[in-house]
Amino acid sequence: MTSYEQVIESVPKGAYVDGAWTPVNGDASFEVSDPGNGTALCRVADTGEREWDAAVDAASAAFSEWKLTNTELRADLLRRVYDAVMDQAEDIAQIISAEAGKPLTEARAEVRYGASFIRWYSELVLADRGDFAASPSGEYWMVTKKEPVGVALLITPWNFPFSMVTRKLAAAFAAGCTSIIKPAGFTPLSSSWLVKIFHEVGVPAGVVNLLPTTKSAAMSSRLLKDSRVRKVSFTGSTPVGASLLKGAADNILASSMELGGNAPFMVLSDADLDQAVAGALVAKFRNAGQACVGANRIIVHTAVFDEFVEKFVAAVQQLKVGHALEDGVEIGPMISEKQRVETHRFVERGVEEGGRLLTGGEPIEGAGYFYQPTVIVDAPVGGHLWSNELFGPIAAVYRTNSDDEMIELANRTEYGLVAYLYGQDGKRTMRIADGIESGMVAINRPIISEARAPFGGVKASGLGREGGVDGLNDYQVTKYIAIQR
Ligand SMILES: NC(=O)c1ccc[n+]([C@@H]2O[C@H](COP(=O)([O-])OP(=O)(O)OC[C@H]3O[C@@H](n4cnc5c(N)ncnc54)[C@H](O)[C@@H]3O)[C@@H](O)[C@H]2O)c1
Ligand SMILES: O=C[C@H](O)CS(=O)(=O)O
Repeated sequence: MTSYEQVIESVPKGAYVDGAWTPVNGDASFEVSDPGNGTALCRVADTGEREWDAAVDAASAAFSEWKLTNTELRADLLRRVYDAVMDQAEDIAQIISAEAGKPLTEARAEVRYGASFIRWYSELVLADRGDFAASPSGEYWMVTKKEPVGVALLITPWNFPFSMVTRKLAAAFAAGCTSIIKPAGFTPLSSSWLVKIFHEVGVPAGVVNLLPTTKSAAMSSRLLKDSRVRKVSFTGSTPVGASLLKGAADNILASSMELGGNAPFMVLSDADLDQAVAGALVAKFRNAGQACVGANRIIVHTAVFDEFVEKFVAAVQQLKVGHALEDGVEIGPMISEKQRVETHRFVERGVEEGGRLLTGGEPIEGAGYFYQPTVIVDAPVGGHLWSNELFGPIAAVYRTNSDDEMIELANRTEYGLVAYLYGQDGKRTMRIADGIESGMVAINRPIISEARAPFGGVKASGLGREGGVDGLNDYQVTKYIAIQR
């Protein structure tokens, strides 16, 4: 057996409820497969109402004690989880590559990134403080303290199947919440391995629960109606996020939404073009373009447009496409045949609307769901490619004539997650950064995600933040106590 088959074999395949793994019954299970070749990896428990209710029972019962634990205990347990994750990083990377198709080098990076949230919150929780002051009148003391919000439902996507879970779970755990994790059906194994580690370091039963299921809508609908659930934290598409917010409203649930993106990647006339091309390759083609922060619209100043496009196309044509575990592979598969068909449909629509294919533009025959890295120019501003989250290896490049027009174009979308800006003049780049409607702006960098920084969007890209101090506060409520002197 190859190493990842051995690792897959040792991943728990059941649900994890109240400190125990459930068995996997044949008829109540679903297949997990490798998108790099379409082969089945294993079958995983497909939970239903009985398990869902048991998980809420367990999380709710555990919360009454867990919320009273001291921050030193939570910090120590998180640090033990972090140390175990780093010790088992290669196994976890193999699992990510197997179930998500992500090239092993990127999967390793995801493990380090995901683990950094566990370490960050193990440190931050010890610094968490309230406030104390005399009232302005001097008649009483004003005390404020942070308390955990309660049982948290954590729903995560397939494209970063490990780090999107740790980004939520570590913060919820540090805050004193208990959690119910619902991973994406394509990629439940990374979460299972993480929960296995939480179990092995001795986290009390009910504090962390895991419910794989193919019945996501039914499950969230049921749990959002349960008054014992007090928080929903969702990472995924904007339409699903919107439907969850509607469900959360009935119970007035604290809600965090990490949703879709439509990032502009802006190249100014004074940009270092080699730096911009290298940045565009990463911002566009990381995870084969299946990233919320993916460069969805590459907007280039007319003064450097031809030179940028020539360099960029040449670099895209060098990208190595293949199975995640193949040496040197930079572009893995789409997560499914459906996703690949949607990707190709975007290319067809772009060309129908006047776009010009400079490279790629076709599915790749053979096993797995591979698509050629593609560059299109002359697609219309405001057209199909411009307006939709492409979520694939399609780079659409647009021309602009001025900085002011670049800001207007960048903001011409209902999304606002991240924006990328390449230019040498600091005053110019900061003026543009100030004008951009997004939660994050990257200047001369293609990746800015960092556990100590608040990650999140505005407009249709979401609510709340993950990482930084904001990420912990999103799992807390503030209590104000007035004490007569
Ligand atoms: N902002 C971020 O941090 C971030 C990060 C990663 C992915 N995303 C976004 O996620 C999307 C891709 O991920 P995806 O395809 O898994 O998204 P998705 O919305 O289809 O699914 C996300 C999760 O929600 C579950 N789900 C699906 N329908 C549901 C429903 N009706 N009720 C409850 N749960 C439901 C899925 O099983 C999965 O676990 C893209 O739009 C991407 O931009 C955003
Ligand atoms: O796509 C989802 C992730 O949030 C991207 S990143 O790993 O945080 O940059």
